[in-house]
Amino acid sequence: TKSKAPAALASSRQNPQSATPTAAPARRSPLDPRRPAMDRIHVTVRARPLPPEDAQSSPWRISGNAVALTAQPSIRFEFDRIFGEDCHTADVYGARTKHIVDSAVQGFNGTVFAYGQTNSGKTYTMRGSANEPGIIPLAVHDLFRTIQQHMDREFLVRMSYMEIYNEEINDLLVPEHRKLQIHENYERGIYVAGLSEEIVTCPEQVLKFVSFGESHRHIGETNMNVYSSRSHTIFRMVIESRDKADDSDTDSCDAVRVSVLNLVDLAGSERAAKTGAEGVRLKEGSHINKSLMTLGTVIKKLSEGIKGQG
Ligand SMILES: Nc1ncnc2c1ncn2[C@@H]1O[C@H](COP(=O)(O)OP(=O)(O)OP(=O)(O)O)[C@@H](O)[C@H]1O
Repeated sequence: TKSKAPAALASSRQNPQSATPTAAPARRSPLDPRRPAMDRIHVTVRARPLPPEDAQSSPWRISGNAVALTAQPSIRFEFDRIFGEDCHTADVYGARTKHIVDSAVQGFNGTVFAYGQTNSGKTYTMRGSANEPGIIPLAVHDLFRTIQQHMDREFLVRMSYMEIYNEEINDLLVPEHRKLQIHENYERGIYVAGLSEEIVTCPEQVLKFVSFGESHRHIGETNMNVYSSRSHTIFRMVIESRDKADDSDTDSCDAVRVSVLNLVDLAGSERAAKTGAEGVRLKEGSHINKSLMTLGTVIKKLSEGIKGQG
């Protein structure tokens, strides 16, 4: 059964933390086919450690799962979960992403976005470092571990890695594939024409491709972040599985499953005055802000759409 594309809510609201909205499996439960999309979207905030002088001047305070203005506590924003600055990426992964990876192996689409202002820790959370692996390496290892537990099925896993830079899509695995076009057809739905896909069989192979792709991502220095991501990246794994017992005479509709796991590291929203952007950086910044606003609108519409149809 081919599953439907996922929906996610990315709030365009700015705050000092990096928000990681996650979309739960897109294939709707047959028991609850009209469950609203909003219920399947979770927004988790991860606070990053701030230098003492910034921490003191920050007007925001975390209280439980809400962020409030210290001077005006009635102005508060509630989230599904807030992780304090002492948390580890593994905690964030375990709480909100692990089940999405497990579901992807079972045939459900899932997406995780890292959304937040520049320098808030999105790339730190998604990619991580040698000391603290990010959501992407944790998910990749988990995915192959989970696959091994499904002895009754055989799997084919493919990956692709792309960036959206100044409204243009570039293939990070084949850097000469630039300015790719989005197409749509009946068989494939919406897809990026010419985007390369690699068949992968182990986490090490995937992470090698990811490192190669990262080295081609657009990064630039701004006043707020020495290594600021100037593009959105979409790391995508397509998981196809087939029931080993299926001899193709049986007419089981669940014999072949195809699902997609998207792990998205968005470029950070920014204020030109603060980032000191001019010239190329300013142009990038305005594309980034515009696209983040559009993303927010699209996800909001998608999440309301189900209600509208109900
Ligand atoms: N939880 C954390 N613990 C320690 N250091 C962190 C944490 N989060 C972020 N940092 C550090 O803060 C800096 C900015 O982080 P990062 O580059 O991930 O931000 P970003 O949100 O991806 O920014 P941009 O949108 O500009 O790309 C980096 O030096 C990173 O190592």
